[in-house]
Amino acid sequence: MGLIIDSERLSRAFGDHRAVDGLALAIAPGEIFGLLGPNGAGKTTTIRMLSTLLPPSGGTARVCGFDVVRSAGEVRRRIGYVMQQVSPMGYYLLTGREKAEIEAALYHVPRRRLKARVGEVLELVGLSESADRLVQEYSGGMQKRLDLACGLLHQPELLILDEPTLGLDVQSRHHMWDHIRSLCDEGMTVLLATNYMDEADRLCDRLTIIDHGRQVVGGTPAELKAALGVATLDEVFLRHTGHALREESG
Ligand SMILES: Nc1ncnc2c1ncn2[C@@H]1O[C@H](COP(=O)(O)OP(=O)(O)OP(=O)(O)O)[C@@H](O)[C@H]1O
Repeated sequence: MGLIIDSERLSRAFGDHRAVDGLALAIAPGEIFGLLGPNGAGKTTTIRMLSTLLPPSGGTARVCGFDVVRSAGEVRRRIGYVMQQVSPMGYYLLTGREKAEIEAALYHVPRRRLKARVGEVLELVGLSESADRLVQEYSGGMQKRLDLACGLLHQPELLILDEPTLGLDVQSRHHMWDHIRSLCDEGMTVLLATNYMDEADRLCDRLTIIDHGRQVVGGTPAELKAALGVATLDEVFLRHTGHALREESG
């Protein structure tokens, strides 16, 4: 089977600023692949290009076998994108189930399958019992799980997660990790952008660290730690993004 994400020299400039500069990604089916980098490194810009929301200004990317520019519709049908920010305010007046039903219609889940599919994804993320409560009564962790469920409605081949545990407490983060891991056990591919190194260490099969839009290093968490002889991905990250040097010299 081919690669799920395959990019060459993928780039995006905003004016003179190169937000993403020559990214080469090769992500295989069933992998959890981490995109790591300091604030402003280019993670969200990369994700927006891969999910067809932003055209690249250079290079190419194929997602699920389709070019993100020439075959954007084919790509969109095959991916789920769970964005960083919490759900828009309007949704708070709906129940979790109602929100998922609206999203299912937007994702073109067939009408006759819609209610059953909504039930399935809510079950998958452990929200069946809270499905008929208002979203505004959900905790932050429940809202993130509802967002995850909505990203799964159309059974995507690739799930793109931007900071899926931002702002969650330890217990909710562990729950979310379990859900993500179980999706991959069933063959889904996940692209995960995160600022949490412990999250990347636990979840990612492989990862790449980007800084100023460029890849600085890539590999499995174990390889990256072993190469530097350090115990944590935090140390790997700080060394490769140069922040440790600045701290030492300052
Ligand atoms: N629409 C835009 N117009 C101009 N500059 C932009 C635009 N979007 C992003 N940028 C710039 O591109 C760079 C990369 O931003 P991006 O949001 O991709 O970073 P990030 O790695 O996702 O950061 P964070 O961890 O803070 O979410 C930043 O310098 C940002 O200011």
